[in-house]
Amino acid sequence: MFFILTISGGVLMPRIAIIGGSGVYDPRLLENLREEMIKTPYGNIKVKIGTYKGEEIAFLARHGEKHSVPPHKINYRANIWGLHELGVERILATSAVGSVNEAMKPGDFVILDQLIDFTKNRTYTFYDGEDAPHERNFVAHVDFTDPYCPELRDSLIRAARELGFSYHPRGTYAAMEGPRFETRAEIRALRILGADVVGMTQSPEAILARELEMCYASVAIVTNYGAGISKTKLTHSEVVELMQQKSEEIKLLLMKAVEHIPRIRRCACKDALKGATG
Ligand SMILES: O=P(O)(O)O[C@H]1O[C@H](CO)[C@@H](O)[C@H]1O
Ligand SMILES: Nc1nc2[nH]cnc2c(=O)[nH]1
Repeated sequence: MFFILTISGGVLMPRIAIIGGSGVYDPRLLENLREEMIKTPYGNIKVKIGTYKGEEIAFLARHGEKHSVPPHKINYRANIWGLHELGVERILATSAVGSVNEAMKPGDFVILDQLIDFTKNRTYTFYDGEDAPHERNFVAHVDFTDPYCPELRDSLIRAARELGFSYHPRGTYAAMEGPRFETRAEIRALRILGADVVGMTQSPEAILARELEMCYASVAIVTNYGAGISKTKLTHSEVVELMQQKSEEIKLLLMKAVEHIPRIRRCACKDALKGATG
């Protein structure tokens, strides 16, 4: 396996980042760990950087190491801007989800390919025009037909197949504002609208990565059936508990996927701004 390490100022720069969601708080999948604070126009972020088979990889706990940040309060713009500053081009993320499709059962892996955004009160863009707190102070409307990078999706699918995991190669994620879980009626409506799984963090995380022309894909792990389908009350502790039960498989899947990520980017993600700024 031949890696290209990005060197900037003599410091190795990670091309790949992993964003850990609920239940994925520590980068024990990596070696030679160091911690970096990165200043961004949206606030500072703390990133762990380590190596896996000689490849430098950044790790970010979406909710903080102690899950102290709820989904609607995550500083998504600082997170994604900070990873971009580091030189990251490819982001693999985990997402704990509820299932609204009975074919997707708790413990299943879903390699997301589509997203429907029902969030209400987030900050969705870097391109605030003249108000932008950085040099990208222009208007931009990026294409988001396919929200996830096909090359990263393929890497995750190949990894899940090689590891013999129970996985679904496609899935539509309904992003809800949270932090509450859904009503029975909302889950019924999401099924009619074609969602397969439901969560609270893919928007704006996936959108912001696309706006900075970074490749992004997420492996969703089904932790429960959605409200009204589940026979029991939905609890965050059930979500974290199942994610912890799956932590070894998640680690294997992410690391195997990293091995499959092509060195050269041939996807459209890297040209997302072409034609987007008028
Ligand atoms: O999407 P991740 O970060 O995995 O977290 C999921 O788990 C929490 C609910 O238990 C919500 O934050 C939901 O988005
Ligand atoms: N919105 C939402 N997010 C989840 N994350 C894990 N399970 C769920 C769920 O049922 N609903």
